[in-house]
Amino acid sequence: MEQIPVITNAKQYKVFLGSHILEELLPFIKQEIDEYTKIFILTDETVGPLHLEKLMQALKGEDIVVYTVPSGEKAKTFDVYYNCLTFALENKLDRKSLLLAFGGGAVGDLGGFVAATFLRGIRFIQIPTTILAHDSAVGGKVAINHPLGKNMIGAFYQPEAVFYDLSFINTLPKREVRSGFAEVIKHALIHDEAFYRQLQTEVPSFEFLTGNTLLHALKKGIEVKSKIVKKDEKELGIRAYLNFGHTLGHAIEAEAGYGVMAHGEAVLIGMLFALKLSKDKLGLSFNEKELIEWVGQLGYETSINKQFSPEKLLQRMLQDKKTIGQEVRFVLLKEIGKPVVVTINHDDLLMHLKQFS
Ligand SMILES: NC(=O)c1ccc[n+]([C@@H]2O[C@H](COP(=O)([O-])OP(=O)(O)OC[C@H]3O[C@@H](n4cnc5c(N)ncnc54)[C@H](O)[C@@H]3O)[C@@H](O)[C@H]2O)c1
Ligand SMILES: O=C(O)C(=O)C[C@@H](O)[C@H](O)[C@H](O)COP(=O)(O)O
Ligand SMILES: [Zn+2]
Repeated sequence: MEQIPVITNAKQYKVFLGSHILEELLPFIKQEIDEYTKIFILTDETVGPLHLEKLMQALKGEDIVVYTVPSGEKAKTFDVYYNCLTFALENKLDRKSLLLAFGGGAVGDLGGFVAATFLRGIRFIQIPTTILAHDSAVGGKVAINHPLGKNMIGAFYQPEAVFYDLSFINTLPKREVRSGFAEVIKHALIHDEAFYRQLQTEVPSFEFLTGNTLLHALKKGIEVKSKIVKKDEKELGIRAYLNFGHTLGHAIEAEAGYGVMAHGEAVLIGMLFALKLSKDKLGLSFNEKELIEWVGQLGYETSINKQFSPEKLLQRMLQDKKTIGQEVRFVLLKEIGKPVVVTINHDDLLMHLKQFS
């Protein structure tokens, strides 16, 4: 079992990562969670039927209530958030209750936001079940979507721990593997070329993303994230680097309708666009053809679908959380592993968006 520390001003906790992690959950809760009462498991309509029994077995003897939300982005709505709170109130959860967010990033983001706001905050543990959640379960960004923008309503609220049992990944559909791997590529590109090269060599197709290759890729991704979050928990500065690819990625997700494109698929297109901007604006020297060929083989889309109008994407980007005033700010790379935040003017951006479609 790997243990990766996450150190923030608000809390210090560990990511327990490996293949028999669930066995460690109840001993951890009993030892580390002071005077807890009920356990509130939040899961979704896909993960519940597949894996809830295993989690319940691991928590045998505990006082548990379970609430199941729709799968995917449909969970990150005001209505579902409200229903979670109603369920928590009706079940007489109290300040000592412990929430377990059991699922992918959508359940983690929603569950974390419920935990952050119910009774002004109860403790929670992330139990991620997707590859993407190596990112979402760590670092304390929790949120729901607004029709006008992704993750617009949320908080920074750290979990007590992350229990990342990789046996859950076995049931993940290929599309979700692809989506999650995009965030691993992101962590590599913003951190170091060696990590990026290693991924490229070790994962020519997703059949290779298993066992130790998967474990080490996720571990390294979590370490990259943890290092940045330690320095800047609330995104006052360098945490924005974790947003590489997201300025356009979130705009595409919102424009397509949440859940139509998987988060990582949209972010991957956003990263390719940011790399193109990095070459034009900062003289980044990088063979992007090689990257496009690799990710194309992995089944990613590599340009903006013509259904999305550049003007509408620009409007969406004006809602991005990095936008200040009317200035759209992108995370670009001076070199692989050397991110910077750069303002791009609207006309320039429109021209590049048109070229990239
Ligand atoms: N908080 C953060 O720092 C952060 C970071 C990255 C992404 N995110 C958010 O995370 C979300 C995407 O994460 P995700 O892709 O994990 O989300 P998800 O929860 O939508 O999961 C994707 C799909 O896979 C299913 N699924 C989950 N685990 C499964 C398993 N083991 N077997 C079979 N199916 C399974 C889900 O039911 C869902 O249909 C987005 O909303 C994104 O904005 C947040
Ligand atoms: O943890 C972060 O910081 C990130 O930016 C990680 C992203 O992968 C993630 O999608 C995050 O939710 C985006 O944050 P947002 O503030 O742009 O909504
Ligand atoms: Zn992301």
